[in-house]
Amino acid sequence: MEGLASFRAVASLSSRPRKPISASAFDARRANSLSLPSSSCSIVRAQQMESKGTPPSAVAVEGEQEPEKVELEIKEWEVGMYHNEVAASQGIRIRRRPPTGPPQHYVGPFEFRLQNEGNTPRNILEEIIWHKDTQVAQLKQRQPLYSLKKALDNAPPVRDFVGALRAAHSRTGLPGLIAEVKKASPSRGVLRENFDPVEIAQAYEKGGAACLSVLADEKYFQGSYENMVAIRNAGVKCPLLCKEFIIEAWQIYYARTKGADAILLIAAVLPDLDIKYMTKICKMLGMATLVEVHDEREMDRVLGIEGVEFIGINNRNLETFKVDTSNTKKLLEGERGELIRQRDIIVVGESGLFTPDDIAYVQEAGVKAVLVGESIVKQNDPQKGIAELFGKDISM
Ligand SMILES: O=P(O)(O)OC[C@@H](O)[C@@H](O)c1c[nH]c2ccccc12
Repeated sequence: MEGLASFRAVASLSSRPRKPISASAFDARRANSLSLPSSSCSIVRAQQMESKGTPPSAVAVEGEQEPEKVELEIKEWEVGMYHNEVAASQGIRIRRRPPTGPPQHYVGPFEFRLQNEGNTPRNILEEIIWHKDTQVAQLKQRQPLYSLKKALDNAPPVRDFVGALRAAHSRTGLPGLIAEVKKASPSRGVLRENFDPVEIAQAYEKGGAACLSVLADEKYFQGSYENMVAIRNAGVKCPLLCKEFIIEAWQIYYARTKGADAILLIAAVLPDLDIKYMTKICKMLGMATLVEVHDEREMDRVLGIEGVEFIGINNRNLETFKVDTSNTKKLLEGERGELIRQRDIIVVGESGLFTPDDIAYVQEAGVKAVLVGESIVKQNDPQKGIAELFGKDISM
């Protein structure tokens, strides 16, 4: 409960008005963000109550004894806390941004905020997620869900991402390649100075990539949605994964309007229920959902979520940046690997793959696809980079 205490301290120091929101506003907000009927919120609440005692405010919601008077004072910080508590009960360490945000450097006497555990991101992934929260809130204001849904009609048709990987795997006998159009990353800095996304995408396609992953995050990866649009408009046929930090369903619709065929969901960030419903939304839109895990606990969670058919094992810990390819092997051993084979789930080995030996190692571990950025994007000729990575030309 330390976090709660610190949020309170921050709230009282901030000059931002602390508007109480009603129960129905709370429901509408959750429902809008997940694109679900508001009844789904009761599942969230049930989970919350299970994981910790019933918060006083929730009793009134659940009981609904005084419908007219259920003007609940769920303050902004409580909404944030709920998410974080559900997440923490599932072993997720990444917290959602508190309403006061990270500490400000100099903002005058009335906005002075204390730096404390509650309002300072604990690692780079948490920082990215907090930034994304603010960014999505702004984008959503400009283009609310209803107008995005209209824009879907004009989106380019969806292409079969997983089908393309399976086809490449059976054609070459090697893992299907998802080649990443990535200019920079927080851990490696700028990977390629003269970065022409379309040129790189075309070289990847010529080199035999089955699919492409296009970084959309601007601040930390120097990517953009425009890159994805430009790549599609240039006639590249490979299906596209929108590489973005997705925390709300709104982003999935947005990615689709920009021509994405698949999206990434990070289990280290999203609770099970979010993964489940976002996967459903993707299915409804015809898109593939790559669910990324990086340890046993996340893998077990994800294997327990209905509808998950496509899993990525990240060899890079996004909180510490440590890369270890043996992670892929570890997570595919024993019963987990057995279950994955039985369900015919396609597993992608992600990050830190540089040589034909690396590819052979993760293939031996059981992956049917790989996601590679750095080692090929850094090459003068990314097409040749692919042949070097696999130890042979995989384009034929
Ligand atoms: O450049 P690498 O080490 O080949 O890694 C590619 C890809 O796996 C990595 O970019 C990645 C995997 N999961 C992510 C989630 C967000 C941002 C980036 C990533």
